[in-house]
Amino acid sequence: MLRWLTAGESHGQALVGILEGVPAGVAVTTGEIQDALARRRLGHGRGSRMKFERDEVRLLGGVRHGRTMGGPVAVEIGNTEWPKWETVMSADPVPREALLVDAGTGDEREIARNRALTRPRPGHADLVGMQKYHLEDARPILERASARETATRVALGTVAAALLAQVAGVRLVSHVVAIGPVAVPDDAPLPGPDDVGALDADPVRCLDAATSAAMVDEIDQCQKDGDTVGGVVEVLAYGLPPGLGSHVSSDRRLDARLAGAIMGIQAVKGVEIGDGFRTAARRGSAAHDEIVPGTEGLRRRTNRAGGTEGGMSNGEVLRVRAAMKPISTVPRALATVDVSTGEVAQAIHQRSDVCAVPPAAVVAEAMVALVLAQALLEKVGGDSVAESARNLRGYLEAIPAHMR
Ligand SMILES: Cc1cc2nc3c(=O)[nH]c(=O)nc-3n(C[C@H](O)[C@H](O)[C@H](O)COP(=O)(O)O)c2cc1C
Ligand SMILES: C=C(O[C@@H]1CC(C(=O)O)=C[C@@H](OP(=O)(O)O)[C@H]1O)C(=O)O
Repeated sequence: MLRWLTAGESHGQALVGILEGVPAGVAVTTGEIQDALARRRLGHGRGSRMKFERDEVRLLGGVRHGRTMGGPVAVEIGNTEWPKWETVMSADPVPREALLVDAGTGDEREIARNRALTRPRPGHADLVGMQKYHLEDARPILERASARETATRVALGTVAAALLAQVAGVRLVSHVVAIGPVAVPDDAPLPGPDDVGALDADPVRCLDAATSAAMVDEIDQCQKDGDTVGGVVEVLAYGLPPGLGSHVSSDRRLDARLAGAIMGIQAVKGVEIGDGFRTAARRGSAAHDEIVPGTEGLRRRTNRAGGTEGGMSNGEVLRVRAAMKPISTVPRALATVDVSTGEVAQAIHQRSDVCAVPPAAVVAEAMVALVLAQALLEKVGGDSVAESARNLRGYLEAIPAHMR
């Protein structure tokens, strides 16, 4: 079974990720992972941290000469800002004096870094995390709640996407369909695999030029107002074989697994498969995808279901959307309580993203890659890319011709 785990803190020395269950022979390089991480840092509305911090990728295990070897793939993403955080985030005990509010440097930023964070942000994990873990300082909570961790998922997702492409020819695309109230028109064409370069080049990962410009304006206006904004992203998977996931048990349903993985992204508050919530407003006659015979076999007139039926991929393009709430570190800081004094206060705000919807699309793409790669390997097994690909062909050929 393909499984993954990440560790590390936002301002820690490094993030690490492990992907276990990858067959041998998947072609992947450090450079490809680095490129994927660079895509996650893009996007109009990102905060100052994205400009000065760099992801330093090292493949620590599982890959040799550009191919996986069958063992766990281990990735490290070093944080170039570590020297500034070495004391605050030290794994080993540090002398008490080093943690005093003024560590002796007289540097204002150093002083702020060392101070206990006691003004929890509404909408972030701060307060409930302090309650749950019995902490007087929100630092340990925000360090792990932070979406910095999604860099690791994108790194592991790069390996999963390579596996999907090399075993089954599956291609993934992610884009932004709404920023706040500005949305791509309903009849806009879906971006395809050939549009990935253009999406990466757009400041908000949106192919529709007029909508992209309006989205950029919306983010700029929010920034001027000292506010933040959310939006909706969509991930598309082209070339999926039918039959990944299963109707037989709830935890094997592909749609349920995708929803769980996407909801696990920081700040995602809604997931939609296919037309999702819009389908609920339709009559059955206008909600489903009629099956028609064609020269190339059975086809669908439409793809409202978004590529799954009965918890299984049905061979159509997979469409998954995620709704992201606005960033909770609002510059025009929200009301809170300083838990060290009980006094009314303004929530912590030093810096933050105004809008992180474009990078969230890249993260969602990684999560979809991981879930699909896991479901593909469950279906076809195999310890090497060649064996998995052969098993996939065997499975597809065993579907009777009149059922394809
Ligand atoms: C790519 C990305 C970047 C984010 N950047 C920020 C940020 O700069 N400031 C912030 O307060 N929250 C940011 N968030 C959201 C928080 O991590 C998230 O709201 C927090 O962990 C609480 O989790 P919840 O919103 O799922 O309840 C970001 C999320 C993503 C996916
Ligand atoms: C570092 C990343 O995102 C961070 C996610 C994040 C949060 O609260 O989720 C808060 C911000 O960090 P800070 O509070 O230090 O400014 C973002 O920059 C990243 O995506 O690589």
